[in-house]
Amino acid sequence: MTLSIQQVTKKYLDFVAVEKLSFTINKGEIFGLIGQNGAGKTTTFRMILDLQETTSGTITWKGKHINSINRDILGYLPEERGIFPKMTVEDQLYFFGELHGKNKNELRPEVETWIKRFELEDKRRSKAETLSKGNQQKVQLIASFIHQPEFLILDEPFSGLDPVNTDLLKGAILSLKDKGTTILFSSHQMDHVEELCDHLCLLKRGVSLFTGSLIDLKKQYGKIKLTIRTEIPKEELEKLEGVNSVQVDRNQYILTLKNESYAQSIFDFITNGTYIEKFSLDYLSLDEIFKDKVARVHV
Ligand SMILES: Nc1ncnc2c1ncn2[C@@H]1O[C@H](COP(=O)(O)OP(=O)(O)OP(=O)(O)O)[C@@H](O)[C@H]1O
Repeated sequence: MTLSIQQVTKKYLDFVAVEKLSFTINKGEIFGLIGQNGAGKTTTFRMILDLQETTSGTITWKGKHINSINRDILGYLPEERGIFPKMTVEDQLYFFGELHGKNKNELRPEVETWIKRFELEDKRRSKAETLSKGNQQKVQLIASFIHQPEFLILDEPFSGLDPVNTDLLKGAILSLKDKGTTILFSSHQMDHVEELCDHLCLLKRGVSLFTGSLIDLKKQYGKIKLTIRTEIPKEELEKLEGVNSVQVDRNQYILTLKNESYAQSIFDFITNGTYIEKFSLDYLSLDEIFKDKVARVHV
């Protein structure tokens, strides 16, 4: 394992912002930290980056205490956005790269690649202050990994990006992973986490509700989301054995089952020997699981 967080607690006077948090991240893995506002995500990032002390617990990188490692292996996109307003896009990227010990020649191919990939070619000589908010964020994002860090922490990287730029960022994260970069990011947008993460941690008021792989989290609930298209009225579906709730979603119904085993009898009843247009059984989405866990688990 590359990053290891063991029993980490952070207190601000009597207030516990993070409580006995433990997780590990392997090399080249994308790990998502999810939680509502104030759950403790930024505090966790800041402790990993040694910008804030832990109250107790240990954080290690490849077995060494995090405060003893070379800072140049780290990249960080902080929650507070900010770049140098008077500096051009290009100068900015070289500046941040040099700050992490790289020289211009080493940086040039990276700067060129990322300026192209993030569609900033016509802005390369523009001062940052003249850029739109989304473009400024793209510059800050590139700046966070221009020095090719081994470990990249992105605090809410998707916030404020339009769908096209969101896709560019997803592509960037995946290609950094392919090159072996270990990535930890937070997001309120569950679909992004679902698409990108290998493992994740759900935080509620500083306490982990789940830590592990996305598929293991989904398996805790099983395939209980049944989408069907039928003429049968809602009231009748609600009465079926094993059905917890029925929602109408445009021209189809979404049934939540008590567990996966009821699907066969519901299928037999609804189809009654004939075909129906739609019957699909799925895992709950991460968004649905997150809302359920946060509502049900009291910490
Ligand atoms: N310096 C501080 N002093 C006291 N309390 C703090 C301090 N910094 C953070 N907190 C509290 O710790 C808790 C966790 O904050 P944190 O910023 O880590 O949450 P977050 O999950 O990143 O939230 P968001 O999604 O809103 O960014 C919050 O209740 C916050 O008010």
